[in-house]
Amino acid sequence: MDAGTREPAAAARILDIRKRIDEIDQALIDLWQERARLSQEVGATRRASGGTRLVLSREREILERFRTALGADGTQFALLLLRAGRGPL
Ligand SMILES: C=C(O[C@@H]1C=C(C(=O)O)C=C[C@H]1O)C(=O)O
Repeated sequence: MDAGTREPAAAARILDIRKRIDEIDQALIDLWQERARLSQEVGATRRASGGTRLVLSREREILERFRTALGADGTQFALLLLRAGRGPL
């Protein structure tokens, strides 16, 4: 695998770090999929009981939580998370 350097100690360290990055990426993928499934279940349950498709006050809370923790990128990330759960508007 290309570590991007010919220096053996640096290459070994980079490959080591990449193992953890790959684990984190897999956890993110799993969590993303779990969240989307749960969000879809909430939406289906609410619609089946005559409720609304979305609850914008709840979405605002989520957007604010991500913005507070991560700044502007957090807002973008939260928008993608919300879209994955309820589809495009
Ligand atoms: C999942 C829900 O339904 C929708 C999806 C949300 C989400 O993905 O977090 C939040 C609010 C709702 O618009 C919910 O109300 O909790």
